Amino acid sequence: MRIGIIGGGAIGLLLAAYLSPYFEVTVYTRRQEQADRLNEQQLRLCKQGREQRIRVRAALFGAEKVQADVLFITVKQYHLSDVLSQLTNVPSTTTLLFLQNGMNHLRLLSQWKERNIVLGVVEHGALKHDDCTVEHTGIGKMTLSLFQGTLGQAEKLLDGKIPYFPIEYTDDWQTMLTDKLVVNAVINPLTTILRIQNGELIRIQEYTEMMKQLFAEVCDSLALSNRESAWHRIVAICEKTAANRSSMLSDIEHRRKTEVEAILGYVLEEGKKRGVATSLCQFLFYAVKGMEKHG
Ligand SMILES: NC(=O)C1=CN([C@@H]2O[C@H](COP(=O)(O)OP(=O)(O)OC[C@H]3O[C@@H](n4cnc5c(N)ncnc54)[C@H](OP(=O)(O)O)[C@@H]3O)[C@@H](O)[C@H]2O)C=CC1
Ligand SMILES: CC(C)(CO)C(=O)C(=O)O
Repeated sequence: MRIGIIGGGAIGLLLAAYLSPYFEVTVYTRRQEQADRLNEQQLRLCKQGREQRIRVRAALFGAEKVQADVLFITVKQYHLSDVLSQLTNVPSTTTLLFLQNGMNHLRLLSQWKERNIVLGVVEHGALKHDDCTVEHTGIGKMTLSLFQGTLGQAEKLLDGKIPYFPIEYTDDWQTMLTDKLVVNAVINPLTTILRIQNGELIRIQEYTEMMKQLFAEVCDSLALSNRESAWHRIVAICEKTAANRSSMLSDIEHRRKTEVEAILGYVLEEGKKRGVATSLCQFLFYAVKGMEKHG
């Protein structure tokens, strides 16, 4: 099976590292320089203090026709519209697979009615060190769910043969994305404004209280039904990723734009639709947007 991966970031490189031994993988990068380095120097995967070199093919996105049975799109939410505008020539048999955090991509995808679209949630920790090096900082899983059309050849990803990289399937993409959204809406902005690792949210009681208040508001905005299990999931993730910096904090620390619009921005809109007061989410939204500008 031919796999294309658009975006040579943390998640794109992690996927390339684990899928390349089993499938024919091409990474489509935004910069020619990254494609050249990947082709010349190979991809380095760091895991538990060991380093492995993996041969992958890379090409500048847009410079050649994308020939893939399954095409992963691993760019950040705010780069999606650019990428989607360049996907019109991709064959209709190609399954498009989106792995973004947050919810804003769903609106963009509604314009792609005729395509086979799969959504995914990644629960691995991945850190990109340079254009050719990715560290697998936390072994989790990737869950896929059919959004529209058929799975096509993406079915072949589900046979569980890749060590350290389990891939599961669920029929319910709405619950899958909402569960992840709640986690990101609570952990990411708090760790960002407090500039702390995820584990501090459950180690320091006052931070846990802040988390509980924000969690309650997020649940009301999204009209979440199973709150107890959602809370346990957040606590479990704080424990499991205790030493990690959330992606939002890491974006701020590296002076990058965050995905706060697709995460808290979405929660704010849902709250507005339901007439729910969202003062905490609004406060945090402004704080993170301000930090983006402050640099
Ligand atoms: N990192 C993690 O542990 C997790 C991330 N996610 C989600 O996965 C998504 C990707 O995250 P992550 O990999 O961390 O993000 P990164 O910022 O590390 O990577 C995004 C990549 O997309 C590339 N890109 C942007 N525009 C284009 C374009 N037009 N054509 C080709 N490539 C492009 C960027 O290129 P360039 O380098 O040139 O800027 C960059 O390499 C996000 O939505 C995130 O929320 C989900 C779970 C965990
Ligand atoms: C699960 C969590 C909070 C792990 O850091 C994450 O997805 C992120 O940082 O974006």
